Amino acid sequence: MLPALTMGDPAGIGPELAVKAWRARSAPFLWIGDPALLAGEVPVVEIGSPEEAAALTGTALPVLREPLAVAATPGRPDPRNGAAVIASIRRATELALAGKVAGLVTSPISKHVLRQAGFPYPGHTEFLAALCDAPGEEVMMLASPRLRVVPVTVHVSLRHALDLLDEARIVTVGRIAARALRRDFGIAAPRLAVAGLNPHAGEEGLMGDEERRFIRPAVASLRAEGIDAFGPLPPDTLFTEAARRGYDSVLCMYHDQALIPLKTLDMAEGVNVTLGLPIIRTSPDHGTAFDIAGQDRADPSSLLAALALARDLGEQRRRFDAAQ
Ligand SMILES: NC(=O)c1ccc[n+]([C@@H]2O[C@H](COP(=O)([O-])OP(=O)(O)OC[C@H]3O[C@@H](n4cnc5c(N)ncnc54)[C@H](O)[C@@H]3O)[C@@H](O)[C@H]2O)c1
Ligand SMILES: N[C@H](C(=O)O)[C@H](O)COP(=O)(O)O
Repeated sequence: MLPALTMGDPAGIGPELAVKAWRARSAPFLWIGDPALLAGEVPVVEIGSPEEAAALTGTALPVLREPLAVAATPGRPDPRNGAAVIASIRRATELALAGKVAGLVTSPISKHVLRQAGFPYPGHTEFLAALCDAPGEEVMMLASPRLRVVPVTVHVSLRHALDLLDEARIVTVGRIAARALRRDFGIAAPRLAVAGLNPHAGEEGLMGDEERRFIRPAVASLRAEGIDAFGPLPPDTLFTEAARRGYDSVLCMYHDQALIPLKTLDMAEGVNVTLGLPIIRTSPDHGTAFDIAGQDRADPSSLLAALALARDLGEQRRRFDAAQ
């Protein structure tokens, strides 16, 4: 079974990367989108169902058609195409839930363009949770060769993130992350470093009391469940090479605390993974890159890593579940 790659924003670098990924032939996939976006770039065969895909992948890219409302112009996103972009994600998710594709790999979307099209979710992560009927169970991880990070709060303003943080949320995210590290990444006893929120992790309350009030208690609760969590640790030294040897993943308190170190270290090979869902979902770590769309400048490394990781996570999950 193949994974499904979604179209993403047709004015971004998604279509160019799909072409480059198919040419690389390192991890086969079927694509859900408007075939006009790929015309002349790769041999395409339109299929009616994923079952028809397996026989084709060596010779042509199998495509499930999801037509755009208007022709796409690279670098000029058009909210009128939002419905097709959303339909591509919905269809890939439904196929994954039905066991007809091995998982989904999403191409980048523009959150504000989709918002103009009436999309009520801040990103894929929250939309997928709704489609899987698992709201609140979705957890974002960014994984790369050198680091795995899990933000406890995600697509909210920094001010709002502070309001959302509490012991229960940290414990829930830590529990889901630890389980996914065991089940999907094959790490038998994952070590979970927990970042502090404040400078020097609060310096014993001198620079903030969130560590004392709820981060330390959350670490204790996770440990009581048998999870090897430790912290809160000062965030500024948590991502050094030496520190990274001491954990399998970091639980971070907000989006940029997690994503800045990962994208700085490993932008080209970073992969966004949604944990906590019944399906496998990965994505490249970059966005739509409208500034370079249509110029043949997009680097496919992160998408290739996302396709390979979707395959590996699926295989590991099947092995884990079979052994239970
Ligand atoms: N998975 C997703 O759907 C996803 C992920 C991240 C950002 N986004 C969205 O993408 C939009 C643009 O975000 P942004 O500008 O902050 O980040 P971006 O990743 O799109 O671009 C940042 C910079 O990196 C460059 N870049 C990105 N990917 C590249 C690649 N594969 N090869 C070469 N250069 C590349 C871009 O040209 C740009 O200069 C936003 O709407 C954001 O929300 C979506
Ligand atoms: N926070 C992600 C990143 O910056 O890489 C990105 O916005 C993607 O989010 P979704 O997977 O929820 O679309």
